[in-house]
Amino acid sequence: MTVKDILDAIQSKDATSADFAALPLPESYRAITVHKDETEMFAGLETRDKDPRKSIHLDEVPLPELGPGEALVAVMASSVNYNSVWTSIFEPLSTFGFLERYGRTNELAKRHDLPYHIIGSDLAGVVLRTGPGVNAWKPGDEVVAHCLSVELESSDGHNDTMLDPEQRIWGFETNFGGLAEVALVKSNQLMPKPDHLSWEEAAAPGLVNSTAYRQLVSRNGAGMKQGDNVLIWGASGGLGSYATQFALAGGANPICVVSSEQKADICRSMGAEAIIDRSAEGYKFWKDEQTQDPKEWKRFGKRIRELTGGEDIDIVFEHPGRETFGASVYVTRKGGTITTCASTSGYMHEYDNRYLWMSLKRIIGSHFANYREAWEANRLIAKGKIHPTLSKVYSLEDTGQAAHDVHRNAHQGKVGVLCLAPEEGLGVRDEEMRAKHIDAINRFRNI
Ligand SMILES: C/C=C/C(=O)SCCNC(=O)CCNC(=O)[C@H](O)C(C)(C)COP(=O)(O)OP(=O)(O)OC[C@H]1O[C@@H](n2cnc3c(N)ncnc32)[C@H](O)[C@@H]1OP(=O)(O)O
Ligand SMILES: NC(=O)C1=CN([C@@H]2O[C@H](COP(=O)(O)OP(=O)(O)OC[C@H]3O[C@@H](n4cnc5c(N)ncnc54)[C@H](OP(=O)(O)O)[C@@H]3O)[C@@H](O)[C@H]2O)C=CC1
Repeated sequence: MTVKDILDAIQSKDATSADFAALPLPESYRAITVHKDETEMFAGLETRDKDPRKSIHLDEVPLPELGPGEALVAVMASSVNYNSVWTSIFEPLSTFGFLERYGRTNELAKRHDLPYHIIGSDLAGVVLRTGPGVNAWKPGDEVVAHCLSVELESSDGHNDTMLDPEQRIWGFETNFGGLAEVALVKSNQLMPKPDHLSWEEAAAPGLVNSTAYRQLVSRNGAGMKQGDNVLIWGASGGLGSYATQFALAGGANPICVVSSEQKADICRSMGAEAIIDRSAEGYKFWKDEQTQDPKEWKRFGKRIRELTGGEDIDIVFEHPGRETFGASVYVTRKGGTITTCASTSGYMHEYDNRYLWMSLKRIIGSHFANYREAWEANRLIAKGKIHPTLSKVYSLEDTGQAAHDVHRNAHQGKVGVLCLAPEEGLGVRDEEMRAKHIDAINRFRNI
């Protein structure tokens, strides 16, 4: 039995759940990996010069054992997330430490502690097998998977699954991720695949859409409301392209920051009107490595006021980190919120705390999304309220190049990867609904 037989069953369209259950599992499959004996390969290089094409490999790997509460999924498509870029450049730390730590927790978790890490935190595909105790899903189900892996053995996570002490991001802090022909997930990561999307379109939103939903919309994040002025950094990027859609769909006013006219056009085509091209306007928030320039914060704030008719920002959607954080705190209105989920440009932030406490602003840390938030975010995709922002699609062989594009900020929206799917455009089950939204679905394609 090979993965080719699995693909044939998926493409036959009339294969039943019993047919999938009867398919023998392959002994091995192709997967994107990084190698433990290469974690020092970029030592001494600047972050920018660490090249994912050198550290990312396509290997034949053995199928992992299936445990209770888990599912093996045939992956038709996946997408590149920035966490895979971090893994591939071994920053801010090597992810093998996460696998070792997980491996020490229990007998079954030892499977994850291997000399290779199969990465990737998104997938769209078909369930092949479920482990003991799984009743909600069966072989043949067409699914997407969110990337929250929790054990839920402690009461700490019972109100909000992100607060579980054993909370991990699948394919980053666990092994057997989605950039592969087969993936191993906990069955409660599974969600229905939106019928009107192809495999690669369905695989694109997952991680970033759920993260943007918690960070901006959920009461666990900023709790955005109608009329809010929302400053969105990287508004046409992975996270930002969903934050912009949530702001528009929720009656808020996105102020989109981008770095080129082309990206400004994409934001306009999504319906945004207030756009700041940070390259054209040349903001320089740091005079040198140690010193920020408050005059530049003020110039940025004035520009925002021009675009909003004199209003300041209710919510900042932060992720660039060190480079922008001082400005983000400054331009937030009295009582406003800065919500942050990352530090792409550096994690040691500096800001003038007088502007935070005197104006009663709040900084909220946000990370991925709990089960419910991930489900709600996927439901909005399935209902055609929020759309994938897929631009370019790569083959599994070219994942290194795809990650390199994202690392160099040479991409738009989301970058997809075909895993088992032999070509783009397959897997659509609801053509009528697709036709209604086709322009929005294709908005980011091939730009
Ligand atoms: C969905 C997508 C998401 C993204 O893309 S996010 C962006 C990409 N991801 C990242 O950049 C990952 C970032 N993660 C990290 O850099 C690290 O992951 C952390 C800095 C968050 C944590 O570092 P660590 O060293 O793993 O954990 P410690 O908590 O510092 O544990 C080390 C030891 O310190 C002890 N400790 C923790 N808190 C305290 C405390 N408050 N007082 C005293 N000790 C403490 C612990 O217990 C442990 O100890 P013991 O080594 O003995 O087990
Ligand atoms: N904690 C969590 O749950 C999550 C965290 N993340 C993290 O968030 C970060 C962004 O992820 P994602 O949106 O997918 O990445 P992308 O690269 O797709 O988009 C980020 C955008 O931010 C803008 N940007 C980058 N650097 C700077 C800077 N120095 N100053 C201002 N703007 C900048 C760029 O847009 P432009 O050039 O147009 O301004 C870029 O396109 C990553 O670090 C990632 O690891 C992502 C998802 C979940």
